[in-house]
Amino acid sequence: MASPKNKLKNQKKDRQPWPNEVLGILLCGGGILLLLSLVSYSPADLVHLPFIGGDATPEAGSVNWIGPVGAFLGYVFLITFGSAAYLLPLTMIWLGVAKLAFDARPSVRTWIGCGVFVLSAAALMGVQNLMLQNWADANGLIGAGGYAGYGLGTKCLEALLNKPGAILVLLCVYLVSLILLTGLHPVAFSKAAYSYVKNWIQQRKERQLAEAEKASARERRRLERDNRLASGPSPSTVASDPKPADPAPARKKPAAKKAKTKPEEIEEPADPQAQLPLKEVPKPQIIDSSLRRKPNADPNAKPFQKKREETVDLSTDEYENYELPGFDLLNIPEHEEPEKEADTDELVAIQKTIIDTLNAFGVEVTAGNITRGPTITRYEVYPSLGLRVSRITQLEADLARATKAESINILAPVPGSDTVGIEIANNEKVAVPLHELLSDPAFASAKKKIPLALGKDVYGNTVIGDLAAMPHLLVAGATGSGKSVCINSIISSILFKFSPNELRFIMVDPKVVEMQMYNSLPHLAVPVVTDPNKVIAALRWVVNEMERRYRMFAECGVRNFDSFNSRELPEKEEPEEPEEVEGAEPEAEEEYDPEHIDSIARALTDGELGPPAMDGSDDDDDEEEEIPDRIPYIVVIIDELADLMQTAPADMEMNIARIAQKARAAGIHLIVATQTPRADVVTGIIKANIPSRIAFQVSSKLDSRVILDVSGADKLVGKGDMLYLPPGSAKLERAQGAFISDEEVEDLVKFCSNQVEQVFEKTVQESIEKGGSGGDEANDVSDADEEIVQKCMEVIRQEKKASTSLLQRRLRLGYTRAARMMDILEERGIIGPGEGAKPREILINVGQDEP
Ligand SMILES: Nc1ncnc2c1ncn2[C@@H]1O[C@H](COP(=O)(O)OP(=O)(O)OP(=O)(O)O)[C@@H](O)[C@H]1O
Repeated sequence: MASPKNKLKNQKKDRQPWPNEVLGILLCGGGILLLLSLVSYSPADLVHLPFIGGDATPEAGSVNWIGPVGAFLGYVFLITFGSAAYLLPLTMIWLGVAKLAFDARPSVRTWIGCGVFVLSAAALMGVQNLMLQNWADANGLIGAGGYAGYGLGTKCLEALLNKPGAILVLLCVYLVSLILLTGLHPVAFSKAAYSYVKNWIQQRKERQLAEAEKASARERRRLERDNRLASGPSPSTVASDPKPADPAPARKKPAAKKAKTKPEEIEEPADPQAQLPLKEVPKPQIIDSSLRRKPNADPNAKPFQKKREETVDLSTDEYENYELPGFDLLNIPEHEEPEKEADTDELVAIQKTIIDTLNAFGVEVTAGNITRGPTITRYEVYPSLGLRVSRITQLEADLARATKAESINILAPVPGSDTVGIEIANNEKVAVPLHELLSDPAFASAKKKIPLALGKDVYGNTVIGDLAAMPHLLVAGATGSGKSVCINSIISSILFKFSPNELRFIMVDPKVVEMQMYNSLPHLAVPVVTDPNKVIAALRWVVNEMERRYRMFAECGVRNFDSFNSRELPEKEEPEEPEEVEGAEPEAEEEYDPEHIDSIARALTDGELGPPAMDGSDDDDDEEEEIPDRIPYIVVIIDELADLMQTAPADMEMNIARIAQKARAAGIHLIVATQTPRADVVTGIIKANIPSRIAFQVSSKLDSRVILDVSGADKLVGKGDMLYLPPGSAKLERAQGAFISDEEVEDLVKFCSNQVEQVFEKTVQESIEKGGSGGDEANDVSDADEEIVQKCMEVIRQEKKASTSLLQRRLRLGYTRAARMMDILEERGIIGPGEGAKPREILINVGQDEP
């Protein structure tokens, strides 16, 4: 139970303070009343005042404006404070106005300042004898400061400090009390007042000047017009102004007449500078970029025409009659229903809601452009001067509530602009068909070596990537967010440009179902790899191929894939056509550095950059390698990295990193997809080596950070809404991914596969079969490796422990080679299986020889 003391306290707390307005009105009213009483005070009224023993005859009228009460108040305050009594009503009015106008709540200090202000003024007036002495005598006062001034000033301070000392002290006290009362600092106040006056004078001068200029411009134009009218239209005016070109001279006259009769009305807008607002904000526009572009007029057209025949080494077939696919394979409706245009009223209403909501939270913004994209609409706003954009970001949840948005994202600011963008998901989303992107000139541009049709951004611009520039791509997003459609669009984009002798795929699909439709594609170097155990072998083959290509580059004295394919071929019996490849970029400016290429080739062979050749086809140095005329691009597509990372994380990571680091120049590119963007799947090493990323909708900020290093993908709306991080850029592009249906993909694959037989690469298949069997790798150890195995055993004997890092250190091996030695030793039963970071158990007697 609450004690009586607490109750009292609570009651006190519950008591509402007087509203500020009430106190303000009382203070102002009281102050004015007192001021009027003092101003109209006359000692003659005293004889009629009953309070002080006067004769209160009703017929005796009071001089005081506030009547007998006013006369009495005037008498009391004047006799007490003398002339300082006038400060009392002025102070009350000041405090009242402060309460009413600024909702001020004076502190104790202010009230003390108020008292000291009046008393010190009274004392000052009491001490001095230069002013108001006659006035005091006429009003029957003891002095100009009343009794307070006489007591405090004359009797106390003057007696102690003499007149000058007392005046000095009182002046100081007076000024201090003025600061306490008004909160204004005299020095600052004087400075502010000075600068205000100076500005005012300056502005006045400028206004006058502008007026004068305006008047003279008006006069000049009037004269010009008069001259023109007098001499008829000059040829130059006719040329520059379309209106005078009007051949009807009869219509010119009334216009001229009008101009003469009301010159000001017509001339006003002629001087736009005079009407400029303080901060110019462009007129808001509504842009609807969600509308589809018209399909290509000719359905038989092709994004790319066939290049000249080339011989390549990865296939035995010449693909002479191979035709590139055309638009007819894509489902382009002949008569599309007219699309619904954006409801501008609705868009403007949403923008108004946004601005009103922000204003309600004290965030002043002005309306900017509205851009409706395929999936989202971006409402731009201009923050007022001095507003921190982070204040808008903080109100994200409130904006989402106010606009009832399914998903909201705030770009503060919109990159490259001075606006803040509020992106809200559209109720109706518009798909971006792949054919629309393929018919864009950016897709067919020769600048893009491996163009990928990715999507369309909010402004309706196509987003076309170049895999050759990327050079590797990570695609991640939650299940159902649009990854498979994106991969299908990417593969289809490639199929529209490349024949099987120009580009080969290695497809890895541990989920088995995702890439089955590509199984008959002639571009496949091997059938789609679905067994996770075989994937490592496939990747090792890619590494070996890369190594082989670098050796060939070194031998031919070229720098990279493009210069190899466009090099002068050694003379053959039949005269060759000119060497240029249509659409290929000239690489003349790239300088060949033989040492660099040699060093990469050497490092690859030595295993410093990864595992050495596994399949017999590549490790025989003495065997003379046949150098092909041309080599194809190799695109490795891994759908669902997570499954593979579970099987052999270290090997996967190492092989992906190795390919990613060095494969670009060899024309080998990686596309890795995952629906599990966890840090243990998309590891730091993988991310560091795959700079281009596409993120679809994910469930958390954390997932978004794993993919893009920033949040944002968690706010996407799914079904192809994506964030694209282009190569060499830190700027994310939001886009709606291209859409291609499964039927379209099937038609495309059928078109390609009907033309030519599939020819798989034997070497890849062999390598995969070997790797997949997981069998006796140890038996395949080359002589050179066997020598290292022996050295490793020697080290293990000496150190009496076995670990990869020990072998790396003692024998100066690369990580992968040391790890492979450990695998061989484990398979031979020399060491036990790995247990995390612990050294392996040694299963043989280290004092003895190998069993
Ligand atoms: N670019 C797009 N435009 C329009 N709709 C799309 C787009 N991408 C995906 N969708 C829609 O989303 C559905 C799911 O897409 P998709 O199969 O690509 O998802 P996913 O991320 O691959 O899922 P999972 O990992 O489960 O295979 C599609 O069936 C399609 O209806």
